[in-house]
Amino acid sequence: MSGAAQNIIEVRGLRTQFGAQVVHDGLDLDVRRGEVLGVVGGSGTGKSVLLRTIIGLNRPAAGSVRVLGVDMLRAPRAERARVERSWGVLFQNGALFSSLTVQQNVEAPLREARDLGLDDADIAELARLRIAMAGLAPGAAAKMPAELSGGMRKRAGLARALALDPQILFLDEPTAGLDPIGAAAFDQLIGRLQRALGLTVFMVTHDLDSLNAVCDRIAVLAERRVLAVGTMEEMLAVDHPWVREYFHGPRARAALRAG
Ligand SMILES: Nc1ncnc2c1ncn2[C@@H]1O[C@H](COP(=O)(O)OP(=O)(O)OP(=O)(O)O)[C@@H](O)[C@H]1O
Repeated sequence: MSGAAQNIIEVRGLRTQFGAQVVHDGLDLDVRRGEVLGVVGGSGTGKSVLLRTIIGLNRPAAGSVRVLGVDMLRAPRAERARVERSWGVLFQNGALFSSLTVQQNVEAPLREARDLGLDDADIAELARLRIAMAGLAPGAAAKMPAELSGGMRKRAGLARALALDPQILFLDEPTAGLDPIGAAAFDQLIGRLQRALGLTVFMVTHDLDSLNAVCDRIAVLAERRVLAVGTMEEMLAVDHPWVREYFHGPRARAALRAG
């Protein structure tokens, strides 16, 4: 396979700015098909903005974003829509519709995809399957988001992200706000789903345990670009103050011992 075919996402020369604030400048990143890529960096380095830019929620000032070989900033609307169908997104707070049950939340993308020609029974059945895949008990389907714990809300958001059987899963801080046991269980779930479904996962995280448990490679954002990318072992050898502090600090040592 050529490099381009292996890369399910290719970001080149990305420049993102808000007014005078330049968040990314000359940022390049490849995400390989079938990998779990963890994106780390100090607060405000533009990890969430990078995710939002790749999925088309933020328009960059310059550069290109290719997903599944399609130039997402320049391709015709219909082609972009086809690619958008191939990913699912779990936002940090789960981003569930608060007035809908979990079942209805998971059904929403299936209903929107009218061209799939699914009837109500198919939609309900598929949603039930996704809810189970996300590790929720069947009883959770009838609950409102406000009735769920933080961990259950994440799982409901994950079930919705999986609704259309995506190739790529985008996760923004999936374990933020979970207790360590809940976070470890969520990491394991992501790992199991990734293997079972052959997903490519792009995960913004601060969580060293997650990086250690599920990520194949890690990309470090610093100085407005991807400063380093590689395995955990490779990150340990990077000679940059932030990278050294992050991967060799006391929290990192504890996480690595546990891994
Ligand atoms: N819509 C927006 N308008 C203006 N500025 C924005 C917007 N979105 C993000 N920013 C700014 O861009 C910078 C990067 O934000 P981003 O949320 O990507 O950081 P992050 O690396 O994910 O940080 P954290 O780890 O704290 O979540 C921040 O300074 C933020 O204030």
